[in-house]
Amino acid sequence: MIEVKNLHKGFGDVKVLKGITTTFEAGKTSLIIGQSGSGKTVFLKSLIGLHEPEEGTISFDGRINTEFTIEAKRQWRQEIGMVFQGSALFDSQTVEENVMFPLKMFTKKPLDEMLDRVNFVLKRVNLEDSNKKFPGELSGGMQKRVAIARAIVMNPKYLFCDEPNSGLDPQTAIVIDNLIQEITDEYKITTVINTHDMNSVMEIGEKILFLRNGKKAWEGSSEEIFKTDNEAVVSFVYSSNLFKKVREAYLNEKS
Ligand SMILES: Nc1ncnc2c1ncn2[C@@H]1O[C@H](COP(=O)(O)OP(=O)(O)OP(=O)(O)O)[C@@H](O)[C@H]1O
Repeated sequence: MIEVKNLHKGFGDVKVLKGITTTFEAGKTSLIIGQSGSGKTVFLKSLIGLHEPEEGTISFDGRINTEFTIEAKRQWRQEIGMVFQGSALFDSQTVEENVMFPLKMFTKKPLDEMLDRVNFVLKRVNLEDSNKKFPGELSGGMQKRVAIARAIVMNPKYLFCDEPNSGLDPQTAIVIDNLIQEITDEYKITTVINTHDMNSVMEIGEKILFLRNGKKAWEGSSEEIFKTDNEAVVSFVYSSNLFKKVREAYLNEKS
């Protein structure tokens, strides 16, 4: 579980995060949503330790990240998996080499053990026949699956995804969303995703945190987001006619 308490972060005179308090549970897929500039990226970067809080704390299963010793920080880094926007694979390395990279970097396992683990995670993301391919030979959705395999190869406790659906068609985006949710549930990972994709909100939002001007404006589940009267959420999430209709249909069905 990740617990965020009264998180403040700014740059010079610009205050970006203004006292965010929330929790992300293990085995659940949590989504951060909000308009451009609302602070989602700064928030995610704060969670992974790229920004130090000006005020407040972030704790990982009871361990506050700014109080880590060098050794504890090294350990914690190994517990984190990241799926970056655009996949961020190494183009000149094969799929197998890309996925093996964290194992080579952080462990001293023998090559055959590393290979077993790489094959296991590639199978988990349904990519068992692509070891020797290069990223350029794969579709966007397959590249995302490689990125997910690489993110989970170290068996992380925490998984952070920045816009995992960017550049994907809606059907492939749903496949990727479902894969992330299944893996999160299966391995009891605490997963936090930055997204603009309202389909993801409806499909996999076990917890949704809505940021507005650097503050938590609302939080709840995808079920609750249909019912909320919070004006800011309604005008943001239901700005498209399609989602407005989905919401109306949901509310009619429930009444
Ligand atoms: N390193 C930085 N230095 C100064 N200002 C920054 C820095 N990083 C972010 N900001 C500012 O913080 C605010 C929030 O930015 P952030 O990137 O977190 O928004 P976002 O919600 O992720 O937007 P988007 O959805 O467009 O990615 C913006 O006004 C941005 O200019």
